[in-house]
Amino acid sequence: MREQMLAAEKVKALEWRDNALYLLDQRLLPQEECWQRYTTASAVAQAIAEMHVRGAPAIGVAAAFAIVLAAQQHSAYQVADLAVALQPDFELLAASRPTAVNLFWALDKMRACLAAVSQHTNPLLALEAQALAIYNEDRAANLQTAEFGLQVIRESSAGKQHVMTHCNAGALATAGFGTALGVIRAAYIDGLLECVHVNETRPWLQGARLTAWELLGEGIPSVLSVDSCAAHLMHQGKISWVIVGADRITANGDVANKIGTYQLAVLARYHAVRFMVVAPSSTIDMQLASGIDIPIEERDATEVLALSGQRLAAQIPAYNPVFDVTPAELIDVIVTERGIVRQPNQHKMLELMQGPS
Ligand SMILES: CSC[C@H]1O[C@H](OP(=O)(O)O)[C@H](O)[C@@H]1O
Repeated sequence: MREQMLAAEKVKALEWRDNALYLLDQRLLPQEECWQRYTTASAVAQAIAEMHVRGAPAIGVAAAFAIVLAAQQHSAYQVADLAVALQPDFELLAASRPTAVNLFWALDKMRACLAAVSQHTNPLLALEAQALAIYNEDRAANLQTAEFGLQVIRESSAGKQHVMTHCNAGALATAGFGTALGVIRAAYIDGLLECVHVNETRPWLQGARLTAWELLGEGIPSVLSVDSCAAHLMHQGKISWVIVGADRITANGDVANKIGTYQLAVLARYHAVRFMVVAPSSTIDMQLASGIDIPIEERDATEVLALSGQRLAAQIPAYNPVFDVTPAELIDVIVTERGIVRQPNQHKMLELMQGPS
């Protein structure tokens, strides 16, 4: 299975090459595959804010490499001076988007790496090694969560599954082949997948533009629906699993994810459809007791009022929160690379995070 999953790693969101970061501009997909070369932290921060690169783990990985880019610009500095010189870059990256905790987790890892560098070590090499470790650990986590998620499907379902997914939690959102889409790819390889029901995911259309592009590129049977079709599909008995990613999971198992996820969880519970959240442990924020404290990003109203530049509505104010919070009690299982948490709660999340990594 692992060899087949590695073979499935076709799509990439980002690449570190020749001391530069390359990002696939996800605003232009699926019409155009346009890679951009980045050499400064400020340009990467802007790319994150404008969603050229998006998806919680991918945002963290991009920010880690952005710190390497910043360090390259101050290579003559002594270690102590470098930490001071890079502070504005850390702050710029931390301000790029507020909800995905992976961004702050990655910046903390880079800060800790810099603090641990001795006077006799090249800080640039240490920071690059740390960023590459973050990248490779996320790839490895994708594979492990895919195997754990497949194990859960095998244990609790018979026959081929109809899986609904929301937004894009695939290769375009991670360093590997995805969290939710990683489990879906594993189920497809294992012959346990009948069809993926892809929610378009207004207003940014991550489902219609990104998830559809990833799945169709690999011949994985999929069908696109408008977001408001979800209840109808579940009512018709056409969905056996809802499998989504996450941007921040709090200490009690509450989950922040793309707007629309919460209502899918309510519908799933009402229709006895199983609900799985898939995320690396870098998405778990044990500092926040519950989802009520998660900062929810609100983006510009124009994302709601226009589509590909064409105005959709009259001059009306628009409300555009791009995440919501699903309470732990509506989640059947959280799958991470550290393990599987069924019926998540504070005790089980603590057990997961205190266990072996
Ligand atoms: C694998 S986490 C992906 C996660 O991030 C997405 O948000 P955005 O596209 O705004 O970065 C969405 O919440 C996905 O579930």
